[in-house]
Amino acid sequence: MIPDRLPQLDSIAAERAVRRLDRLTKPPGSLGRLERLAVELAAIQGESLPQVAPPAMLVFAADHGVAAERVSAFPQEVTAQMVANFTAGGAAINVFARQHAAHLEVIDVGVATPMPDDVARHPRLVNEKVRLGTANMLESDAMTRDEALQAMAAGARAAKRAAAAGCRCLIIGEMGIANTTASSALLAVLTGGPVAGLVGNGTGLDASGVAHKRSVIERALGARRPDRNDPLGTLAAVGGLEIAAMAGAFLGGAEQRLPLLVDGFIATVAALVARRLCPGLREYLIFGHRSQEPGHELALKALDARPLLDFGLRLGEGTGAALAFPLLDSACRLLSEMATFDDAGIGAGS
Ligand SMILES: Cc1cc2ncn([C@H]3O[C@H](COP(=O)(O)O)[C@@H](O)[C@H]3O)c2cc1C
Ligand SMILES: O=C(O)c1cccnc1
Repeated sequence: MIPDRLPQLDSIAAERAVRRLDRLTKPPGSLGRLERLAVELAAIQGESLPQVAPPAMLVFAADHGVAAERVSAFPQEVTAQMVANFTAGGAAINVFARQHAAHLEVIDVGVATPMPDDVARHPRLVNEKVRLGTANMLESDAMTRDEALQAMAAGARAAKRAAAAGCRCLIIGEMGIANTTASSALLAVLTGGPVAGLVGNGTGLDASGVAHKRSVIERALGARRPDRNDPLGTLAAVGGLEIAAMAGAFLGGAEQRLPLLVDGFIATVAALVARRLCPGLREYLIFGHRSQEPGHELALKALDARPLLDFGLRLGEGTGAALAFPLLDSACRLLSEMATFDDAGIGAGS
């Protein structure tokens, strides 16, 4: 299921986009980073006039056994309660999905708490449960390699459904209480960075809570000893089902030539795992925002990424990526809607 290679970027479409941008009624290069974004989107989609609307918003949900160690300010049950909120349309990501007429799907790859029937059968919720939450990484591997692959496959299926529904880019988000702990553990292993520098307060732990979370991660890494050169084994040992599914959605989306808008800390760590599994992924990734979670800086550095927005968000769900979506849409609209010097009868500069 992990692709050997991804489609090459389309350099001809990119070149055409560059030429068109230079003929539009503005001084060449005057729209700065927006112009580079337009060219990137053309290369990814293989279209000189790329289009990112409508977007798909894919929210992967799962629970974490390590939540039992009280590493989050909120209890595990909140994952299922938020899934209900996503189906009812009341979460922050729902607001942005409506704003951008997005195709929103919530994919349950491992929520542990049972959900009421009306939630479980809701058309917006896709049941891809691999298991009822991961195991506590202090006691055993969070999941098996096979379970990590199953979750990745569920993510790839969601990306393919979005492409088949006519969506032109993916916004990939998550919900899973304690998933900043799993993401921090993954990041520490994959980058070799010290746990102390990358652990944050997640949903709002106080200083002693953060110190405890750090100690839980350090003990888990000591017990599991994941091999940083084995991204799948690391994902299975200390990762999460929704993180694996996001990694699969990134790879599946790239196979469909969809631009991939990466959200905050957790999504970036999932993208890092996916990139380690398939290096060609990097060129499909567009980073929406810089999260307040301190480990995000290191994750972005490992991917050589500069996010579009810096808004002080620390929510997840895909919200930071959704906020950046209008920038991608503007970049596409420039190419397709702006007049050229010839169209407008304006003389180009020398
Ligand atoms: C009501 C609520 C809504 C959320 N939406 C996203 N998260 C975010 O917080 C969680 C990660 O933080 P930690 O590791 O500290 O548990 C994830 O579920 C993430 O998506 C939420 C958290 C809460 C409480
Ligand atoms: O940036 C994120 O993804 C994030 C940060 C804190 C809590 N949940 C998610």
